Amino acid sequence: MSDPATSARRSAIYLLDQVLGEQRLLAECLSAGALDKLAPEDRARAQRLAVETLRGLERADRLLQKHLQKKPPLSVHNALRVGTVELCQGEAAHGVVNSMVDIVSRNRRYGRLKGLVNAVLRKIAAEGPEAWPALRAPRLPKWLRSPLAQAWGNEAMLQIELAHLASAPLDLTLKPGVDPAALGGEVLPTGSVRLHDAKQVSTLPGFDAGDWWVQDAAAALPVKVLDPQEGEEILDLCAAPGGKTMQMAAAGAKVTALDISANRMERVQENLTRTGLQATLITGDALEHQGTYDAILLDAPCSATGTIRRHPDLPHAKDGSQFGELIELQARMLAHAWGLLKPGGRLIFCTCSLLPDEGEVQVEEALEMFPDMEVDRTALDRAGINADWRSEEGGLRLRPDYWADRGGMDGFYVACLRKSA
Ligand SMILES: C[S@@+](CC[C@H](N)C(=O)[O-])C[C@H]1O[C@@H](n2cnc3c(N)ncnc32)[C@H](O)[C@@H]1O
Repeated sequence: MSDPATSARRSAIYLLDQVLGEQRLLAECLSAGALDKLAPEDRARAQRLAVETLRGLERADRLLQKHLQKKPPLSVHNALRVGTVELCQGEAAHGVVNSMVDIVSRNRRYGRLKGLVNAVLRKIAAEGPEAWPALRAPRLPKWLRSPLAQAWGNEAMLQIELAHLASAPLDLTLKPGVDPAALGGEVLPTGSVRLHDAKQVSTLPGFDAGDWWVQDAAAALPVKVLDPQEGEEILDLCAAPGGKTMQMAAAGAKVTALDISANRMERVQENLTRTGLQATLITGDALEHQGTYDAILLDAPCSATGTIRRHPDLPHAKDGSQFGELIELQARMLAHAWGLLKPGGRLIFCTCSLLPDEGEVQVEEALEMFPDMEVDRTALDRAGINADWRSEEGGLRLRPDYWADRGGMDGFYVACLRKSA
């Protein structure tokens, strides 16, 4: 039997093996039960170690490089990487080194490398913590860095990478009338409440009462731009896990929330139950749904490249090869949704992507295709929305390097499209 810290480290190494060796996302590994055998606090620790290591991977590799004559097998390399990140973040050397030596020595194939792990981590313990802060912010892989640098420029790219290195705070959306003071966080200019050192979400005040839900400040903006009104019939076409459904229901709109994933729809139901809000739920394909609505929110499936600061596994597990299909699906969804909108109605198109092909370009192309579509620029006149965030075609471009001094925000694109009356 290992001590809990060693078990958490072993699981973190397993998660890294999966992301870096099998190109699986952490969320997939977790929902497949990768950490189910651990106690809740060890599970949280393993997850945190894996996330922190992926965030600092390039830095860890730079430090390790000079002590390794050749690349060790992946799981030994990952043990060294986790150990390096822990040591450089101030964890006591003897605990980290002994634990990693123990883990590698029990490995049937690579147990003989325990001496190497011991020697290398001791060197890292001696020099790493001082060297770490001076290392450059890890760069995104080329397949993603090139299109983003082309879209936003080299300086912005460096700022985005700095934002990815910093961890994301916890943002909450409060139900109307809930006093933010009880949470003790910072009320952001757009109304979200930000907590910088939150521990377990379910222990925060107001969780059981359903006073709020977790939602990044940028992710809360599409519904603020939509500005749902009491009694309006609104379709949420890609709804799960339901953050935006809850915002619209809390404003008094009659929301139909649809998503293709039955599992994810269960999360929507749980969220509505906890918050005491109501919506009509449908599990189905957005492309087949029929009806007419006053307003539609299309939060389309996308590359999720705006969420890398929360999901640093993404650039390592993906290679961009699936993005073309997603871009095509977004265009088809937007065209289908347009047909469900009443004359005079408004449609919010949004994605948590940093790629213009999943935002600005989609809207430009839709404007060419639909003569009865125009961008409603006045919809962006909402509290806290900075004038610099507006894009040329009339949408809102949000990036992780915005609000840098406050802790950033997820990358997002939002546009309000209005149909002629
Ligand atoms: C970005 S997420 C939505 C997040 C959600 N709007 C929120 O705020 O919590 C995209 C969703 O699209 C769903 N999806 C993907 N393809 C779909 C389709 N053809 N029809 C309906 N939903 C789809 C996915 O299951 C996923 O839940």
